Amino acid sequence: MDSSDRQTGLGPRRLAWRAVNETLKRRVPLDDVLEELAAEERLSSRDEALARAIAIVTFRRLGTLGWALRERLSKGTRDERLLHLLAIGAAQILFLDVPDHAAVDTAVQLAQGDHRLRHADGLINAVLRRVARERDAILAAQDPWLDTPDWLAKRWSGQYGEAIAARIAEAHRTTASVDLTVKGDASLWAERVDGLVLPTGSVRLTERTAIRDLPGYAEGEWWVQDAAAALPARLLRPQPGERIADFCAAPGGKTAQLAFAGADVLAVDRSARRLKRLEENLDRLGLKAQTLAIDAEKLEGPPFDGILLDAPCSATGTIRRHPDVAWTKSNEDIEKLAGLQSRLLDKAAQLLKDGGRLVYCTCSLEAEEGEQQAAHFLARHPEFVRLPIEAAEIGNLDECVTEQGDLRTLPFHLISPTSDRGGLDGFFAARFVKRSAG
Ligand SMILES: C[S@@+](CC[C@H](N)C(=O)[O-])C[C@H]1O[C@@H](n2cnc3c(N)ncnc32)[C@H](O)[C@@H]1O
Repeated sequence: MDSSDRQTGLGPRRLAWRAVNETLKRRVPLDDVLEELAAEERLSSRDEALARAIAIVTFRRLGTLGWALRERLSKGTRDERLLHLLAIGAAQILFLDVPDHAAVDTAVQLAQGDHRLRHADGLINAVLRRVARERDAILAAQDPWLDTPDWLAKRWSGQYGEAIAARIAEAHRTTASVDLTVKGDASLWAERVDGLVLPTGSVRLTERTAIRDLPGYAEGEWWVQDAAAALPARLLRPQPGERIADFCAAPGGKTAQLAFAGADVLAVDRSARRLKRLEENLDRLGLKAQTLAIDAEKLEGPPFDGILLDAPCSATGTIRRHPDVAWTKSNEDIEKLAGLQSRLLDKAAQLLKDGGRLVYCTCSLEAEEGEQQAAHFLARHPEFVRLPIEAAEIGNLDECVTEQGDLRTLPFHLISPTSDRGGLDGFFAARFVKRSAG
């Protein structure tokens, strides 16, 4: 980035634009693309944070932005890069605390610096100025379903019914809170970090702050983990000295819980790069686990007392945190992932001692990756029975326990008209026990 970029605020907008283009073209996670492109753009951490905020809100409100722009583009356009440049501009005007002129001018300058879009600078200027003028009308007319792509709207309406699906869609329009899993007394830490203790025992931050500056970070007294993501490891009821395998472990939030409970943990992950992050995280926390970079399907060895299988999934339960998921995943991904999940479940069944416990979980809202997976597992493995989850184990959140005794959290849980405690990631978890032979 040169000094004129720094003055005009062009750098963060260029990074946001490139990140949106690349994420949609390659259908890969926005976080990965941002990490890759940020290394090229060499921005200050403040500018990088602005780029990230612009890209995230663009994905969170992509449907609304597309609708608002289509209405104001008299001739329409099929040029994806032009549409994305308009989208990041409109996202700043409609949803971020950015002066309108900064959003408009930077979009126009980015077009002028791009030989394929140079001709469109006048159009961009006119459309974005119109968006700014008509902001109130756009915000008043927006439809909550617009930001949910059709493939997900159909799935959730079919699976949960229209009313719940609408609440899921609505919850996805808000930013997720930051939750901490603490080693010590939750009330004490809530006071220290100015947060609140959730019924499940996690501490929720009430202000957006730099995580590393909070008390207890350097000392490894807590780690960031969504309150729903903190439940599966607890449901495994790890005991000191037990041999427990964490099958898909990185970056290690659940491994840390198992290790902190005193279990002898083997953390397995296919990705050596992600496993390295797990090791760094455990180091900060002063916790220990054995690590193994291998495809868990190929794992062999003596059986375990317990296995946690936090399987790779579509991650549709994390759309509040990663809104790009809604626009980059598809029905085909879910089908493919469901196959991998059932193979990993079969491997876990094989590597568990008689009497051993298995918790299967995914951060997905899709039945194929959750409820159906559990039912098919029990049908394939008559040597297993379900050990139903009790509401008392999860802070008496009755609405999060299914009739079958599985965990099903939804993004609007913990949000009510009287107490908005800010939602949960969408998680599914089922707990099984392997019957003793004979
Ligand atoms: C949902 S994330 C796990 C999150 C982690 N349990 C936590 O709490 O921090 C899924 C992980 O599964 C890993 N993975 C995917 N396929 C795998 C396989 N066949 N064997 C082992 N790990 C796998 C991915 O590399 C990824 O790190």
